[in-house]
Amino acid sequence: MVVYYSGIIFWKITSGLPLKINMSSEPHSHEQISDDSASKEALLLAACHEGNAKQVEDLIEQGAEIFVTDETGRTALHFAAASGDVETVKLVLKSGIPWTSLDVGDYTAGDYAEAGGHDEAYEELVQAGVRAEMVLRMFSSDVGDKAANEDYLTQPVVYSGDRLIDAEKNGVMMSWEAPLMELHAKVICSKPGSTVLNVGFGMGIIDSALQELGPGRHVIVEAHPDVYQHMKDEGWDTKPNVHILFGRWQDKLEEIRALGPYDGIFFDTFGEFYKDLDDFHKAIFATSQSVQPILSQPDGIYSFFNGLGGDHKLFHDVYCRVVRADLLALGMETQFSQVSSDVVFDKELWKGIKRPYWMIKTYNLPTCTWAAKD
Ligand SMILES: C[S@@+](CC[C@H](N)C(=O)[O-])C[C@H]1O[C@@H](n2cnc3c(N)ncnc32)[C@H](O)[C@@H]1O
Repeated sequence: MVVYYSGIIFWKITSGLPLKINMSSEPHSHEQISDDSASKEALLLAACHEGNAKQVEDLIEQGAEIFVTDETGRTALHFAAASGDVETVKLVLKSGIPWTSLDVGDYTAGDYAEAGGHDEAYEELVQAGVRAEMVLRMFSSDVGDKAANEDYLTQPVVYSGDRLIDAEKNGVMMSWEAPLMELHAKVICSKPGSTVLNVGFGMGIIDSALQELGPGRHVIVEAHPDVYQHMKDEGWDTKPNVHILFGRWQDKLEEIRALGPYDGIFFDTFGEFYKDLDDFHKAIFATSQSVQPILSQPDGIYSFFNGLGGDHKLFHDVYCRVVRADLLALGMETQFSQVSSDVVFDKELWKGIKRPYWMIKTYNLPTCTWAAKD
C-alpha cells in the first residue's frame, strides 16, 4: 500500500520534469514534431507543473501541442494536478486532455492532486469526470453488454480456497470481501423476519451473513451453472426460507417480483457493466399506477457491491457521484459509509489473479432508501 500510494507517486512528483519529452501517438507521431515545437511542449509541461495558467494559455496560443507526455507518460493534466492550481487544471481539461489520463505507472491526475494535498484540484477533476460521463451516455448505446455477461456464464468457474475464479483467472469473488458483505447484510436485513433479495451468489458470503440475521424469506438469483451446482452441493436449495432463482436476473424479473416486495435488496453480479446496474435499478425502483416497485415502500433498503471504478480512486469517486445522481432520478437517496479496505494492498492477496479489481483504501458502502415525497 505504501509503495502504491505514496512511494512511487512521491518520487514521480518530486522528480521534476524529465529533459526528454515523448510525444503521444495522437495527434502527432514523434517524427512530425520539430525540435522547435518540442521545446514549446517542454515549456508547456513545465508551466503546468508550476501551475502557471497564464503561461500555459500563451503557449497553447503560440501553437504548443497539448497532447504530449513526458517519458513517464505524464500528461499536462498530471502536471497541472500536481501543481494544485485549479485554473491550470481547468485550462488543461478545456484543451481536451481526458480526465481519465493515466501515466505509465497507472496513476491518474487525481493521484497527483491527492499526493500534493490539493483538494480543490482533486474536486475539479471529479467534477470534470462526472460531466464527461453524463455527456458520454447521451451518445452511447442504450443496450447493456449482454454478450460479455453470457461469455462469462458459459465458461467454467472454480472455487479455490479463498476465491472463486473464472476461466481467465479473474477474481469473481474473494474472501477478503467478507467483512464488507457482513456489513451489507446488516444494512439490507435490519430485523429478523425481513424479506430479502440477493442477486449473485458467488461464494455465498452475503447469503450466509443474511441467514444469521434470520430473514423470513430469502430469495437468491444466480445465473452461473457451476455456482448453482455449488449452491445445491452446499444444501442451499433445501433451506426452508430460501428460494433460488436460477438464471440471469434480467430473465427472472417476473419471478423476483412474484416473491416480493422486499424489505432489503443487494446486488453483486459479475461480467456486467454500469449500464446493467442502472437497468437493475430501473427495474426494482420503477413505480407506476398499476405496478408496485420490487423494493417495498416506504421503508425498503437497497445496497450494492460498490466496486465501481475500483482500480483508481478518481474513477471510483466520479462513479459514486454518477450512481448517486442516477439513483436520485429514480427516487432513491444514497448515503455512503466509509469502511477501511486496506487489506487489498497486501500483494499476496492478488497472487494468481489476473487483475486486482479493488485498489482503494476506503470502501464506500451504499445505503439507498426512498427519498421523502413532497
Ligand atoms: C461477485 S459474485 C457475488 C458474491 C456474493 N456477494 C458473495 O457474498 O459471495 C457475482 C455472482 O453473480 C453471478 N452473476 C453474474 N451475472 C449474473 C446475472 N446476470 N444474473 C444473476 N447472477 C449473475 C455470478 O455467477 C457470481 O456468482
